[in-house]
Amino acid sequence: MRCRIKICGVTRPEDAVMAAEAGADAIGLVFHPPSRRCVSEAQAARIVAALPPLVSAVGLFLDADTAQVRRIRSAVPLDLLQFHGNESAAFCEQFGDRYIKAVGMAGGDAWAVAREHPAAAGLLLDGHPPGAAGGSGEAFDWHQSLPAEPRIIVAGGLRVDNVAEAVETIRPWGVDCSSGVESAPGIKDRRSIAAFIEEVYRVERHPGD
Ligand SMILES: O=C(O)c1ccccc1NCC(=O)[C@H](O)[C@H](O)COP(=O)(O)O
Repeated sequence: MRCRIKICGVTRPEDAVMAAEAGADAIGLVFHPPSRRCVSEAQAARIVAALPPLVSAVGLFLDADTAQVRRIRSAVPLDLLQFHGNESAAFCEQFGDRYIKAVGMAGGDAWAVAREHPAAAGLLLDGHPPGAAGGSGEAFDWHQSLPAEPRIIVAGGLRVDNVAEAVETIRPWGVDCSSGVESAPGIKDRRSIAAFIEEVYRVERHPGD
């Protein structure tokens, strides 16, 4: 089974197209105003409009209120929502969209979050503390015991030089990378994205190399 790849924290249409052309399955758009990668609704709508078909757009929120999520959903054609804060299952499910629940692995309990969110399409294990913003470049210990879940997405501090170890160790459904493929916060680097995606493909073709 092919490991899916999401490039997160995209702020420009050209970066979304570049990621898609390099082989990304999804891009992430941050709707958390304090983030340096936060996009406006208009900016996000332009990015999604530039995406080729069969590449998903994921909207990220961190303890946003219901009205904010609803407003953005109606302005931007998102395929999935991703919640990074302390959102309950009832909160996440109220929008009727498929969603990914992030788990802050620096102190968070992946089993507890998995139990609390049985309807989540994905569980994104990230390196930050619970309820904190992502995109920090912090990895977690991939060798710790983790829930045996088919919906695991690994994030946090992934780069071209360590993604193979993460994929081989966890065998996740997907990987998510933001700062590891940037030249500056929110500005993606073509070569880094291409090398990162090639490395994921390589480790799947030649595990253990
Ligand atoms: O990227 C942000 O600024 C951000 C802010 C608030 C909530 C989530 C955020 N990003 C989450 C992501 O999905 C990142 O891709 C993920 O944390 C991995 O980031 P990195 O360690 O830089 O690869």
